[in-house]
Amino acid sequence: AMEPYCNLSFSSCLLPESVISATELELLTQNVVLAHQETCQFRQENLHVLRWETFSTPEMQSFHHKPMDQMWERCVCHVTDAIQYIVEFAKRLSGFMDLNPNDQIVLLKAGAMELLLLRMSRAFNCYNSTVYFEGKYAQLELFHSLGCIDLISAMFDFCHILGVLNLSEHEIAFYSAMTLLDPCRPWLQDKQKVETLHRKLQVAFRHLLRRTHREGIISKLPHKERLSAICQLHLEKLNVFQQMYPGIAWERFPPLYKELFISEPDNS
Ligand SMILES: O=C(C1CCS(=O)(=O)CC1)N1CC[C@](c2ccc(OCc3ccccc3)cc2)(S(=O)(=O)c2ccc(F)cc2)C1
Repeated sequence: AMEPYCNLSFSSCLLPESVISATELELLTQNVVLAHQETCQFRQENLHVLRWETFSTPEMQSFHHKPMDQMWERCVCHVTDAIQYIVEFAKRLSGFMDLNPNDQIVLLKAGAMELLLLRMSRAFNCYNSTVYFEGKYAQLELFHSLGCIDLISAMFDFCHILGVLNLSEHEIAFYSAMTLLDPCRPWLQDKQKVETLHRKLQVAFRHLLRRTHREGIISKLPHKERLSAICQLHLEKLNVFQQMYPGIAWERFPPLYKELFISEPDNS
């Protein structure tokens, strides 16, 4: 009988064996997808059903007239809530907890806000440019009283770019894991270890995209410089806020937010 044309079994396909085995690839994919599913804060379907529930004009006005420090305090609390889920996501990613504690902190400090922006795109309706905020979908205008509309519009633009790609939860999970486990982050002690994890994620992500015929999105994903520019802008605006309201940040902002975004005043 004819030899089978080719051995189509999974394990023989052209995986760079040096990086990851077929079984490890399957396990890694499950780990990434589950870690995201279990820590995504709001389920995509719940955000979806609400996406045409927008704030009325009077509601918008009430947000509009809130004092700047009050609006900042509310957003900072929402950021802190969301980042607690992101920390949980990191802890469930295989390999993250095996990194030395210093590197775990370095990756979270550099990546937490970036992952929040990726997650925020799940809560963005790119047909009417509104984003989920405190129960309904809000236009850009609603955030005017924060006094950093350039930062908020950069966030909206970013969410728009991701929104039109219509990323699946699996794709967001991998994009988040690869953003977090970035071997190029400054101050990493064991860069090699993060590099190996990142490379395995890359192979697994490419495999998922090939299987789902979504390779096209790779070239359309925003470059990491774009993400870090928005995070830089956030730090600048936080600085301006602290100048305008000295003491509020220290007294009213949650410890996790301060730890991640407010550098200790050098007591030199
Ligand atoms: O998206 C989420 C949640 C996590 C992911 S999810 O489960 O899919 C949906 C819910 N967010 C949670 C926190 C949110 C947030 C995101 C970024 C952010 O940037 C830093 C910053 C800090 C202080 C002032 C200005 C900017 C602040 C808050 S938010 O408050 O809802 C908010 C949203 C839009 C906006 F224009 C301003 C604030 C987005």
